[in-house]
Amino acid sequence: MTAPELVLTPSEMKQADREAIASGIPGIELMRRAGRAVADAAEKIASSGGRIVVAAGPGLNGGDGFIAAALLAERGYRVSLGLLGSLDHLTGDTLEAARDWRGETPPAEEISFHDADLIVDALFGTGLARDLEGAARLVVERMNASGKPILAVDLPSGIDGSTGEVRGLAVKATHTVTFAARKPCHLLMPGRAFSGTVEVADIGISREILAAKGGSLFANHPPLWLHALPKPGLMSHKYERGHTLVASGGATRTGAARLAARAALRVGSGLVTVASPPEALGVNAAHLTAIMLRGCDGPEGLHAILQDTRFNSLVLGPALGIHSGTRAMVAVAVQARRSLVLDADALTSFEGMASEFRGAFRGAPAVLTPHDGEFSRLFKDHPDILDPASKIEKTRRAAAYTGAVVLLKGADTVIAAPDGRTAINENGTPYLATAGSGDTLCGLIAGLMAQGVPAFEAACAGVWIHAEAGASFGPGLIAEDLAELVPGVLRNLLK
Ligand SMILES: NC(=O)C1=CN([C@@H]2O[C@H](COP(=O)(O)OP(=O)(O)OC[C@H]3O[C@@H](n4cnc5c(N)ncnc54)[C@H](OP(=O)(O)O)[C@@H]3O)[C@@H](O)[C@H]2O)[C@@H](O)CC1
Ligand SMILES: Nc1ncnc2c1ncn2[C@@H]1O[C@H](COP(=O)(O)OP(=O)(O)O)[C@@H](O)[C@H]1O
Ligand SMILES: [K+]
Repeated sequence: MTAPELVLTPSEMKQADREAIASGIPGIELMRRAGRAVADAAEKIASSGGRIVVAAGPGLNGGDGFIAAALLAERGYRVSLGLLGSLDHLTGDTLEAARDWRGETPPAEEISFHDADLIVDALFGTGLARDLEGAARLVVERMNASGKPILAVDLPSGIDGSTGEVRGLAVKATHTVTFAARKPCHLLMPGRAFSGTVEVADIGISREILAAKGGSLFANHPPLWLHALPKPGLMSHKYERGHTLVASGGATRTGAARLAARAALRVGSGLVTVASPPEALGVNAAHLTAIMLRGCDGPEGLHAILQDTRFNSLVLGPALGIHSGTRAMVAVAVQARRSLVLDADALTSFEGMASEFRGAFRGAPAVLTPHDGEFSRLFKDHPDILDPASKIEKTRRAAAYTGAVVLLKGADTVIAAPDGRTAINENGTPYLATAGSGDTLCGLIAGLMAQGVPAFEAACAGVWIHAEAGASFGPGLIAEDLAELVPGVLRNLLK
């Protein structure tokens, strides 16, 4: 079985580099391997004998650029290289790499990109320390204006390796070659969009070293959670596949619950029931078939329903209303110790009250699924959670604080467990930004938890399945389509 893909932060990568060096691979050898991987990638883009312009920076990223430039010249390309800063200031492995290069080293701000078949961006990698200014900014502006293919070394210069944010200005690469493992910026927006096609080159740093220095951050793909997905056995009966309960809003706000309920059923929850306020029973009944319906009058009603212990997974929030009644329903659910997905109004009803969640979920697994707005409202009195520039850090802190799995939605959804395990999702499509799409996601996660999938794996699998379903449909997608696309996604996953 394929291992989950490890993603390393720049500081973890630096430690892994050091460990590899300590274990016997000299730094210059790592750099030569990195440079060779860049040259190999360049060869796939630029036709033989073409013109390649390398912009090299003052650090190790620039060193990779020198190695690649020398190799490409040997291989018959017409290569020129511009250096940011002075040759006299190069040190260590970068200085040694620069000795391989036999050509001129004019200032990077003076080289021309207009007749290049390919530009190699080796200005800055994981060592970017501040916003681009002056000469660096000028070079990046001219690269981007050239309209030529750009191959970024490790990551596009100007992108922050850990957050994916643009530091003032960044190279808009068409291709990136990174080393040993992807970094957060290759998956997080906007860095992902600036990276183009990303290739990971093996430079001989073992998975053991990568896992020892990283090991808690992953790309969200099936190898991370496929082992946890249930397959019904020949003798299974529906109660073994769990019973999901979804709370409905009032008479004019019932659709969200039904979307979640349908998704829970499609993802394999053996039974699904919508818990409806009395005044909305008629409208819910008119739209439900395989899904069951129960009257539920507020927190007391929910308490009564949950006396039946077969309801093992709950969705609370979509269209429930922002008020104390919703808070009371959450309290009932928490006390009942069932697997819980809290979304939308169940989060906003706790605006500025995140402390109410602290330690609340010890009795049963919980997943919170905020989008950015809901996240900011819930944690508005917690600058330590809201302020980090990194979406990974924010989500991790929220999970550690609440003790729940936190899933911060968006084009680059991040899922974090209280124990630190974190995944970044990347198979989505902007067509998922449609009304009711988040409700469907809640249902998928609750439906998986109903079948015994642990919270982190259920959240990761739910996000991936949701995104895969959306991407398989494309233009014209509406939330009602999503649950119907789930069987096709599952069929491919479980075959
Ligand atoms: N370690 C290894 O074994 C391996 C590492 N590898 C490679 O190393 C790369 C990381 O190298 P790195 O740590 O030297 O950082 P890097 O990205 O070159 O930048 C630092 C330089 O840029 C400068 N600088 C920063 N920001 C700036 C700004 N805004 N504007 C202007 N200047 C700025 C900064 O100057 P300072 O801040 O000191 O003034 C410093 O001189 C990594 O991405 C990968 O490609 C591979 O070879 C595989 C083996
Ligand atoms: N540009 C995008 N690319 C990929 N997925 C997206 C994008 N925009 C939104 N999504 C996904 O669509 C869903 C929207 O959920 P949410 O904001 O709760 O919407 P709603 O409240 O309308 O259901 C989330 O799963 C989110 O990650
Ligand atoms: K770069």
